Amino acid sequence: MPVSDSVDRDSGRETIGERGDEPAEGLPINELFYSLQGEGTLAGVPSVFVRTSGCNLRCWFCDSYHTSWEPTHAWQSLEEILAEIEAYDADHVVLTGGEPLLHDDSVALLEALADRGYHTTVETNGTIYRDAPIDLASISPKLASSTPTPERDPQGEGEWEERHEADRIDLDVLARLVADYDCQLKFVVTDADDMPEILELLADLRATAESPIRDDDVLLMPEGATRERLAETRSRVADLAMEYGFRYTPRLHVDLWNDAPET
Ligand SMILES: C[S@@+](CC[C@H](N)C(=O)[O-])C[C@H]1O[C@@H](n2cnc3c(N)ncnc32)[C@H](O)[C@@H]1O
Ligand SMILES: Nc1nc2[nH]cc(C(=O)O)c2c(=O)[nH]1
Ligand code: SF4
Ligand SMILES: [Mg+2]
Repeated sequence: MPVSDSVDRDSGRETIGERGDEPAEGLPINELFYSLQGEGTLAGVPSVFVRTSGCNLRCWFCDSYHTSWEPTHAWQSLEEILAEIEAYDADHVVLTGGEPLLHDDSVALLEALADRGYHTTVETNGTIYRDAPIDLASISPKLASSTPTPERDPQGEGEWEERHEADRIDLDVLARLVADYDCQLKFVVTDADDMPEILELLADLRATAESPIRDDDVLLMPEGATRERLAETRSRVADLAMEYGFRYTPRLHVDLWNDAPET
């Protein structure tokens, strides 16, 4: 099992929406744990995960409900976060969320990690640009199939549908991220209906971005927060990866630990 630190993040929990109600320093931390990178080109690499709380989108399928739909966290200073990271014997750190690039101090954390020689991956929805020392920008642009329509809203009756739909793709931000960082584009796929939108987005991005995007940098990841759901989606998505010549990425952590927290 992955191991976690001993900070009690349940005491003094509060909820936040997003940008605007943050203390001057530190980050809202939902969880911090040691595990194997479960997704993408670095799958299998032992890594410390720092999960910030708060997101500007609301994917209906979000596997981190308590950072988006119902954000919870403990505020921690950068010193506290760094001390917890350094307590693990790892040289890879994954900054994720929620949407980690919402927070100003994600940049300061990444700078401190770079100073200490860590390899950093940032998991981001690709709607916010930040200038930071990021070794791998793991960008997961959100497709129309992620939108919380009234039928798919896990919480209400589609109150977030319009905003999610309006904000989920920002081509200029994506182009800047792709130009400035080593990146992977990791699409959550349910079935073949997702493919035309991926191809269209890639064509637009290749026309806009200043650096090339290889098919090798494009990953199809099966939608599923549980083993049960992945059993329904993964072989379909594997077939699509072969058909279109993109990479397939597993969700190793779901295979290993299902939907347990801190994994
Ligand atoms: C929780 S998100 C946090 C980072 C950022 N907000 C984003 O969406 O990229 C981390 C990764 O999990 C993926 N993800 C979330 N829910 C998922 C699900 N039900 N099935 C497959 N992937 C999922 C996201 O697309 C993203 O690649
Ligand atoms: N093991 C593991 N690997 C992951 N890769 C990306 C994750 C994320 O939530 O961003 C994640 C996660 O939550 N767990
Ligand atoms: S963008 Fe990421 S954190 Fe936000 S709701 Fe979607 S999957 Fe969850
Ligand atoms: Mg996850």
